[in-house]
Amino acid sequence: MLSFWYKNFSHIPRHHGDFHRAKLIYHLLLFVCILAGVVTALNLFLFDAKEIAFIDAIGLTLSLCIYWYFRKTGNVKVAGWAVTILFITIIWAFLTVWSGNNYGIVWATLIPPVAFFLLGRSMGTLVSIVFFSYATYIVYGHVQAGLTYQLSLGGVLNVIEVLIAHIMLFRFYERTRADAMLQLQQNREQLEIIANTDKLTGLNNRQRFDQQLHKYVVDAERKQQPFALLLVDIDHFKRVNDQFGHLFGDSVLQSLATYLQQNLRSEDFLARWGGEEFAVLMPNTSSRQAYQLAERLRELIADTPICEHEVTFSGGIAVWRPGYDAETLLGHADKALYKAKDNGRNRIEMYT
Ligand SMILES: Nc1nc2c(ncn2[C@@H]2O[C@H](COP(=O)(O)OP(=O)(O)OP(=O)(O)O)[C@@H](O)[C@H]2O)c(=O)[nH]1
Repeated sequence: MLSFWYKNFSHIPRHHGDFHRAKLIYHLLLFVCILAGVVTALNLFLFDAKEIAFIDAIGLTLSLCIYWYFRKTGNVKVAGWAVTILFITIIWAFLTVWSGNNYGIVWATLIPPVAFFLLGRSMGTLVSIVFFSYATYIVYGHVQAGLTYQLSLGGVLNVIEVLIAHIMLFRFYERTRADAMLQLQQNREQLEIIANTDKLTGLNNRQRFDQQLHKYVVDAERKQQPFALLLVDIDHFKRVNDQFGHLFGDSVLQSLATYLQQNLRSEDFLARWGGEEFAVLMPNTSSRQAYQLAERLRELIADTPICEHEVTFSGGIAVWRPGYDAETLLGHADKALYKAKDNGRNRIEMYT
């Protein structure tokens, strides 16, 4: 039963600021539905109070409507407001309908935590202050009307003071929570960038490339739209290192990465595959187009001095066909690359 109630809850990731808001919305709606269901039944069958049972049934129906809306849309903002208003209405009913039973004011202390948590700092403050002023006004009305108090007037005033303290404290609490969430989010984004970026060239790294390749394969399978993979390997790079040192080799890798990035189409995905090898994913590209693009790149690099030296590369191309997985495609591109090396380097080969 409970797993059914919380079904479709997983649409918000756990680290997201709205995760626990959504959870509270589900919890509160479950609580209100059970409460409203029980009091409806009691008033109808035990106390024979049909009019009150009718009001309870309206509360139950509203809660279920909010629940279905939230389950369908996942809109935390609208559902948060709806639940807060519903919650306030119930406490307001406690305070007004049973005038004289003024212990209902104790429940009003729950308004600030719920409003701050569901609506944030500004709206939480506004809603709490409006409700608090209204509650004070009701109590004042009770005093004027000379109603008998079950809770002493001193007790009521104490609760109202606690409400004011709650509003101030929850403002700090919500601020702390929002700041911590923001910091966490920024740290996560930074970590994600570090985890997916090659330190030397600033390009996407192998891990990111693998993820992207799998995504391309899934998309291609779904849309039946081919894409091409080009593997680029610098020729005789060991000689560059041996002759000029590794630091110079690093500069060559950085410059080449920049050239490649600048001369690819915006939709192409470039990554450093490892060592002196780069990989390019070309979406929605036929073998002919991929070959032309790779040839243009090869000629450009061969004709442009990189760090004042002539640098050439060899390239292997494979094009996705239905049924290919990532490993198959990589294997094909690698074979084509070996062929380019075997056939004399500074050339592009297609896997056939
Ligand atoms: N400077 C530098 N060198 C690297 C880096 N990663 C790999 N290498 C070097 O790249 C060279 C690769 O050498 P090989 O695999 O023999 O290939 P190659 O000399 O390019 O020869 P072919 O690929 O057959 O044309 C090695 O000397 C590695 O040390 C790096 O991050 N920086």
